[in-house]
Amino acid sequence: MGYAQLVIGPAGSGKSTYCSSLYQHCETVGRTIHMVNLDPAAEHFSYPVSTDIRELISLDDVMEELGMGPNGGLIYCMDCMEYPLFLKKTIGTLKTIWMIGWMSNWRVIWMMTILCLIAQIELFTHVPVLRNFVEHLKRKNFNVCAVYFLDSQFVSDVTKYISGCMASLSAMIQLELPHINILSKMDLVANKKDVEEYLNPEAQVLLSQLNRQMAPKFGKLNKSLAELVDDYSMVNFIPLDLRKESSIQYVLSHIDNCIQYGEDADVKVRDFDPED
Ligand SMILES: Nc1nc2c(ncn2[C@@H]2O[C@H](COP(=O)(O)OP(=O)(O)OP(=O)(O)O)[C@@H](O)[C@H]2O)c(=O)[nH]1
Ligand SMILES: [Mg+2]
Repeated sequence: MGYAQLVIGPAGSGKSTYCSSLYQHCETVGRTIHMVNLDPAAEHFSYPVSTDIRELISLDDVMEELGMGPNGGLIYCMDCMEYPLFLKKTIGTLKTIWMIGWMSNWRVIWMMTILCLIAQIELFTHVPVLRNFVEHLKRKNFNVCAVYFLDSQFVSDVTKYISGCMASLSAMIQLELPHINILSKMDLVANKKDVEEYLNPEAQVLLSQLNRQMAPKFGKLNKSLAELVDDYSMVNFIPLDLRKESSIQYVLSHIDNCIQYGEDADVKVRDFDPED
């Protein structure tokens, strides 16, 4: 069994920074974690990357050789994720790392992988490539969850918050994965109270705020949107303040819970206990 989190979210929402902080956190607490880069446009990493889509294709090459622009180019690159070669290599690398970890320390039998950094919204909302990739991982016995990032600066304004929620919802529906929403960059929020009401929003509060900000002709639409957010009660956010180890640990414990990380621990430790 393998475990993976798929880090997605709008551009600049803090995905790379989160990956780097999480990697450091796991190093500190002695937990095995591997990073897989799925971003063909990525430039540099502050952590070691186990598998990198850029070894197969990079955005620069596509733009240069096929004359594509950055957006179409990115979609073209992502199609490569469906190439059997990349799937085989990623899964193969993950399984190999897992086996090595398993053999070198029979008590360390789980691993966590971070599949990171898809920014462009089309890639996780209406292009099936990511979904197909995830389906493949699942077939190979990976428990996967989506970790969706939204910049806390968004929630200063209810209209931006709603658009962030809609993007998260469409990823949730498209990927059909256990889903965790993170409100990033909490260190930049001066007044935490302003944000708190958005962590677990009430439909009525959202509706009255939307109606206050928008012209009356949007009343019906606002009502439907607020109800939609309410109906999908999964749309709630966990705040993340990267300055605090406890905050990273809190987010990680939610993710662990979501993918049942380590729940098979007892059985396996007993299975391989030398005294048996
Ligand atoms: N203050 C603060 N800044 C942050 C935090 N996380 C990210 N940033 C900053 O926000 C900017 C974008 O962060 P990234 O981690 O590159 O965001 P990203 O989602 O990976 O961006 P793309 O890969 O371009 O989609 C950078 O300037 C970061 O330094 C945070 O927790 N606090
Ligand atoms: Mg990034």
